Amino acid sequence: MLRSIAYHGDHVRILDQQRLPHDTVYVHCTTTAEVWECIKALKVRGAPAIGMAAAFALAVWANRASTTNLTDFLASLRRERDYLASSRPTAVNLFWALDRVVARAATATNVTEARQLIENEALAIQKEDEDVCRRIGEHALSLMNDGDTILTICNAGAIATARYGTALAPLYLAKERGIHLSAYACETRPLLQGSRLTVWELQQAGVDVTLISDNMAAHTLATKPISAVIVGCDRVAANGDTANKIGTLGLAILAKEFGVPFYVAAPLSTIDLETATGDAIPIEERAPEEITHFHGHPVAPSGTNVFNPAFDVTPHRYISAIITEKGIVRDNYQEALAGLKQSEPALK
Ligand SMILES: CSC[C@H]1O[C@H](OP(=O)(O)O)[C@H](O)[C@@H]1O
Repeated sequence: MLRSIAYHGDHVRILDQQRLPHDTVYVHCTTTAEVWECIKALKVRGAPAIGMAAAFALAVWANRASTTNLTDFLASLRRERDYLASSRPTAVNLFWALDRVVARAATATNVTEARQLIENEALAIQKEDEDVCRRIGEHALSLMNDGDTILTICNAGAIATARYGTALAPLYLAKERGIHLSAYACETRPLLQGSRLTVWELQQAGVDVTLISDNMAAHTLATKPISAVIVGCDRVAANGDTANKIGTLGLAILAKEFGVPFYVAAPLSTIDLETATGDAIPIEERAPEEITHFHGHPVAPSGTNVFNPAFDVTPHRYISAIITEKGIVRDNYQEALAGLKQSEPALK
């Protein structure tokens, strides 16, 4: 299982997910600007992974910062935090990780201690995420039977997290245990995280995976024995409404129509109680060229009007269960999610 992010004190090494599946290339980032660019350009992507990358960016910045005045150091740290937070708006893990690191640094009594606390916190976020993903995988696997086939979209696999992934975690665990699960992966237009990343990851793990284009989902649900749809998420509102990769809402509506359970695999770090409902989740809109061009070649008339939202919001009524590291929530999301969040942190 490849690791998408590694911290090396004076730099962060990021697996360039835009070059996958054919090239395994790493970017060495020594500045927050380089990490910002990697997040913006989706070289590192997936809600937990961008949070980790940003946390490590602060650690690298701290190690390189020359001031010995704690007040100046913390003021600069907050500026770097705000800058990194401007890279992408939807996945709440980015802000969660940055704020966790800044809050930790604010407890220091001098700059040397602050540097150490920042590094420790960033490493803790990565370590906890691996544990969280494994637990999500265990819970998700309890909803599946030997021989099941799931449908997924985008990539919520190992490279979107510290390890195992969220929606793909049960497939990894099943493989380890000799349980046969197979998957259909939507290609995920426009940036093809499904075909480039999910199919590649599952093939590497020896999981039986079949690629479909996004517009084949209804026909696939109508004609293939799909046991469940399982997806990752970028932000879950307090009432359970869930933002995930564009196309997810369509899958949720289809799942309901075909009587197939629709599961969201969600670390508690992705659940945002400050956002009351899905309407309040900021939805990133990306460059028109992601749709008007394919591998640099125009596929639409020049000057075409484009709407390119990167995410959509699935209302909680379509969600059969939200699978967290602390258990499975099936209904009454508002109360249940608040209860689970209150009991954080439990993974020290
Ligand atoms: C494990 S979270 C994965 C999450 O990230 C994706 O978005 P993006 O590739 O734009 O970062 C997507 O919405 C996935 O569910």
